[in-house]
Amino acid sequence: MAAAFALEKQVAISAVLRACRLTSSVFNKLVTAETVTKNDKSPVTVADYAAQAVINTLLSRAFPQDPIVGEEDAKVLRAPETEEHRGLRAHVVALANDALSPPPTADERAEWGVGASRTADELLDAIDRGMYEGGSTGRMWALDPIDGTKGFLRGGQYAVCLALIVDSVVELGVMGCPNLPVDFLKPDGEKGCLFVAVRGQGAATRSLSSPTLHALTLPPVPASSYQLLESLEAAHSSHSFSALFSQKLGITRPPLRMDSQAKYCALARGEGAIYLRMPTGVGYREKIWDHASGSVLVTEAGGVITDSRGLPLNFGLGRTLGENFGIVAANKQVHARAIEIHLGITLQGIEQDVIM
Ligand SMILES: Nc1ncnc2c1ncn2[C@@H]1O[C@H](COP(=O)(O)OS(=O)(=O)O)[C@@H](OP(=O)(O)O)[C@H]1O
Ligand SMILES: [Mg+2]
Ligand SMILES: [Mg+2]
Ligand SMILES: [Mg+2]
Repeated sequence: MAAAFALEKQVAISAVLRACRLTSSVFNKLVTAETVTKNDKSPVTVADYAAQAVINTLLSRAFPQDPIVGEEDAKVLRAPETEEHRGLRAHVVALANDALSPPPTADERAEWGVGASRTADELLDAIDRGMYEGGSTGRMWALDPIDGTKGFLRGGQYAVCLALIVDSVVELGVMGCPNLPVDFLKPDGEKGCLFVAVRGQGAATRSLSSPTLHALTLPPVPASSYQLLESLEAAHSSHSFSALFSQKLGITRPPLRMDSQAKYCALARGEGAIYLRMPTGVGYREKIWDHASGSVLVTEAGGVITDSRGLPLNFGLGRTLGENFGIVAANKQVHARAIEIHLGITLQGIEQDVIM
């Protein structure tokens, strides 16, 4: 009997690999007109739109009943073209078709929509399949076509992140990190990694260039080597809170800062020992697509993930994690200590002073 979610895993890997090829090919050729600033001032590029079109095309054809919670929508692409973004829609369509058209590999099937081009309307509709509002029951996919768009734009870390959530539980996570070194001890060596986790079946990784997956288990990290993984963007995670937290945990090494869910991948491989994300103020709600695939990866690699108060992440409340406040991911022992320290800082009442 096939393992649970075997087909979903195969489709998700194919979709993420095709999207990773697309994003890598775009990076070197990107020009200003191909980056849009969203209402919340965050950037989105032709590569984000095209990657969402590609992944949603595969999902919609392989699993037509499944709704998708995707970060992007096609509103800007459907609007009349402005001088500022001339050719944006055509470029998204061309990129998506470049990624979809190569014939199916031995692991793919033509029924998933690979090996053929789509019309512009079909691709915009595919992007808009991501507008599902989420919820606590049934199956849904969570997609971040490029997590860490700022990282992508600066040539740093970013991740193509796809997860399957069933009845609020993340069952499958697939992440592609085109700029992550295959061997973290050789930062200048080959780059490009894939991470796959299925709940109850473990976590695994491979380079983007090789088909063989290797099991991944969070290695024990000696206390003297603890290092904090945190966002590069100070606006996304409080660096001053992390500094205080590190001091209380006796961490002397400087934090390892990187964009995107590549932080979860790094953690699962034993880089750093704790991923800490403390909100920089009140009001921002974490999005499910920013944590779904990373959370199942860390759990399946033997780690623990909760919000900063030790509460489980709730993927069943809609497009956001609702009242969850911050993120702490680490191995069991370090995680318990990290929550204690967080509580200690909160009880002392200095939290508000340092997170701003
Ligand atoms: N204010 C605030 N607080 C917390 N998080 C925020 C905030 N604003 C945005 N975001 C989300 O951060 C996502 C990227 O997270 P990172 O930790 O990788 O930050 S950074 O981009 O590396 O700098 C980023 O994901 P992408 O938009 O996919 O890049 C956003 O969803
Ligand atoms: Mg974004
Ligand atoms: Mg994101
Ligand atoms: Mg994104």
